[in-house]
Amino acid sequence: MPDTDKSQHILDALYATVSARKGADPETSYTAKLLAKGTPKIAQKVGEEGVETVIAALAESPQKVASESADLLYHLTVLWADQGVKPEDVWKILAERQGISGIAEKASRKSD
Ligand SMILES: N=c1c2ncn([C@@H]3O[C@H](COP(=O)(O)OP(=O)(O)OP(=O)(O)O)[C@@H](O)[C@H]3O)c2ncn1[C@@H]1O[C@H](COP(=O)(O)O)[C@@H](O)[C@H]1O
Repeated sequence: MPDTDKSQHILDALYATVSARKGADPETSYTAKLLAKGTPKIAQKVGEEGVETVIAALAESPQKVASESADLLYHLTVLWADQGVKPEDVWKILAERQGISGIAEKASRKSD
């Protein structure tokens, strides 16, 4: 399996877990707590993690960039769950931009 498929699988699995936290107990789940705070807070976290990723690139290390990127991607999946955006919606756009029609069609079928 190509690495891109593996990465997609990890984000798909993370999104499924994050989505399942909607309405869960905020006392036992950071994700449930963040989702309960609503869009402004979730969007703010995405912005903060993006800035932290930039700072890591400009002033820290590749390892820190990787760690901050993981935080950013996690918070992005929380924003997708909040907004009703499915990962397939994003994969489809990326695949179309790359001219990968097979992947775009597969993503389109999954999101129907
Ligand atoms: N991948 C992540 C993940 N990445 C980062 N974080 C959390 O994101 C938070 C970011 O830290 P910050 O210091 O920026 O934020 P904070 O000060 O704790 O909180 P704020 O007041 O700023 O909101 C930390 O609490 C991290 O633990 C994550 N929390 C959960 N997950 C995954 O989400 C899924 C659901 O987990 P629960 O949240 O435990 O339900 C599981 O698969 C987890 O592995």
